Amino acid sequence: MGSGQWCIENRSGNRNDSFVRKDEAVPETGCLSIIVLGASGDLAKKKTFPALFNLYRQGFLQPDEVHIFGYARSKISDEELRNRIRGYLLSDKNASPEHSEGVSKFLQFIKYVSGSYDTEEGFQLLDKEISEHEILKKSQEGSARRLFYFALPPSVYPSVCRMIKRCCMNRSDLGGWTRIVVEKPFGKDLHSSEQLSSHIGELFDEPQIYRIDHYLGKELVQNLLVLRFANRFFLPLWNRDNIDNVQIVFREDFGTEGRGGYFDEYGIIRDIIQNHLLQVLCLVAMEKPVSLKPEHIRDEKVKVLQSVLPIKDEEVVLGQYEGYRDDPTVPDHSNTPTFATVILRIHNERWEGVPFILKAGKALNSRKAEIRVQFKDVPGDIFKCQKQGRNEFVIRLQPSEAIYMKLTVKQPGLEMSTVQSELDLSYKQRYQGVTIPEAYERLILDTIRGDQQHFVRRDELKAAWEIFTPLLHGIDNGEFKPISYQPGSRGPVEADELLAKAGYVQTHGYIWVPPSL
Ligand SMILES: NC(=O)C1=CN([C@@H]2O[C@H](COP(=O)(O)OP(=O)(O)OC[C@H]3O[C@@H](n4cnc5c(N)ncnc54)[C@H](OP(=O)(O)O)[C@@H]3O)[C@@H](O)[C@H]2O)C=CC1
Ligand SMILES: O=C1O[C@H](COP(=O)(O)O)[C@@H](O)[C@H](O)[C@H]1O
Repeated sequence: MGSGQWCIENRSGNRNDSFVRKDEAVPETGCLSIIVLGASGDLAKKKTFPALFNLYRQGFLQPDEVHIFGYARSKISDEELRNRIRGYLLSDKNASPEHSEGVSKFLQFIKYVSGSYDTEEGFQLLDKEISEHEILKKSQEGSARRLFYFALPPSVYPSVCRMIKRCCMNRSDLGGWTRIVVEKPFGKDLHSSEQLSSHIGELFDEPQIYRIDHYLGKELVQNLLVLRFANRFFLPLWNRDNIDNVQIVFREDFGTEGRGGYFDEYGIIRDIIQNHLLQVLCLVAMEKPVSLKPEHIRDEKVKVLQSVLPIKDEEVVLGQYEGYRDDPTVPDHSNTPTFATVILRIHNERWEGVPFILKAGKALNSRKAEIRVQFKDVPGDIFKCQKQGRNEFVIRLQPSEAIYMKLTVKQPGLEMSTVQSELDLSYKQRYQGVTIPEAYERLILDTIRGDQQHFVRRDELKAAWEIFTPLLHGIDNGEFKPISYQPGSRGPVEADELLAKAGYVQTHGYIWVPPSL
């Protein structure tokens, strides 16, 4: 397929009709091999294997057709790898004997292969192991499905892609496939990202590449399109005439613990804002797609990104928490921001003049991620209710998933006075007993089903880097100095001042508290 062309791959499973083109569907009958590259690492044990286990537990990975391989350089045995993972699968929430038995059965599907990332030897061995398993499962040649999950530092992506292409591809196309899942950070700026995309693009077609951003797998992020486009309430209000400002916020109440070396090379903008928060912005700001087909949705996301104006220096506040440099893996004079507030402005008919405030920070006073849409004041206010605060529509991504609307109502009682209250859809309360799947679980299932809707397309990634590269280069060149802030605080006060300047009006004396059961 030529570059610049996107096509929809066949996909199966219980998707609704708008996701599937029936004329293109090829039955998938071959066995499935999931190969976790970098199996010895942090992400693999904390996220990838637990997500695979949950899929297995719910019957999405069938023992008679699936096998899981771990691959890394470390010289460890199958049993050693299993022992590393085991603790992450035995959750405190479910300590039943059936659960432990399920864990033990699942671990038996995992085989470990040791090898380097840049020589054929290891990958030939890996291919041999996969092929043996395919023969054992009586998969017809060419019908087998091979999913390679890169739980690896991006520096080795090019060589790993070359090795897979040379040694490990599904042999022909009898409904089988080879797909790769690549983790962020995908490059460090526009140039390095494009270089990486070109390397990978020479070896794999776009429908084979799944650029994962786990925020796209979160329940309430996936709810955004439904909320916006399936509700008459929002359609007429979602624009510059009614909305004053939008905040997309990520806070963590812990520092870079154990990942200081990695983090210092990237900083909070590359770690969180350029990917997770920007993806959320796309879903908040994009126009209605023609349909739910992945390419239609991604086309609209690209348009929003391409409409973002250059970031102004005076609309950026950077911070670094005190004690960050005490980490021995962080250089003594590091200039890396652990906090940033950045205002993006979208130059289109819907959003002209509405600031999109992206804020992310480590070692702050709480852990939460949310979208806060603040509406303009009511014109001709006869109740003098402005002092109580504006209408806000808040989507709490985590923790305690919720959607609530802050609005003004009559204070119950004899007097005619107003008070701020909320319409509250708290998930724990409304959906009791429903388990919200982990983001990785959902996204890995999508990769198996061939649904690229919740993955980042190459042109999307390019547009995202175009927005942030000038600012990032400025930071790397020491043109911006992060302001020091106390761990456990709200971050630099300058960030709150910037918010106020952008038009955000804080509601004083009123805080939404998630309802308890
Ligand atoms: N950890 C997390 O919470 C998150 C991670 N990510 C991304 O996922 C990917 C993997 O992350 P994580 O598991 O934390 O990474 P790790 O540093 O744990 O690396 C994973 C494995 O890769 C191998 N490795 C490490 N450094 C190198 C190197 N310089 N050259 C070659 N191989 C190396 C090691 O295996 P061996 O030596 O055995 O070959 C290691 O076990 C990264 O792209 C990361 O940015 C994304 C979101 C969250
Ligand atoms: O990608 C990353 O995300 C985590 C936060 O993920 P969450 O799902 O717990 O919100 C962050 O801690 C990490 O620095 C970053 O690389």
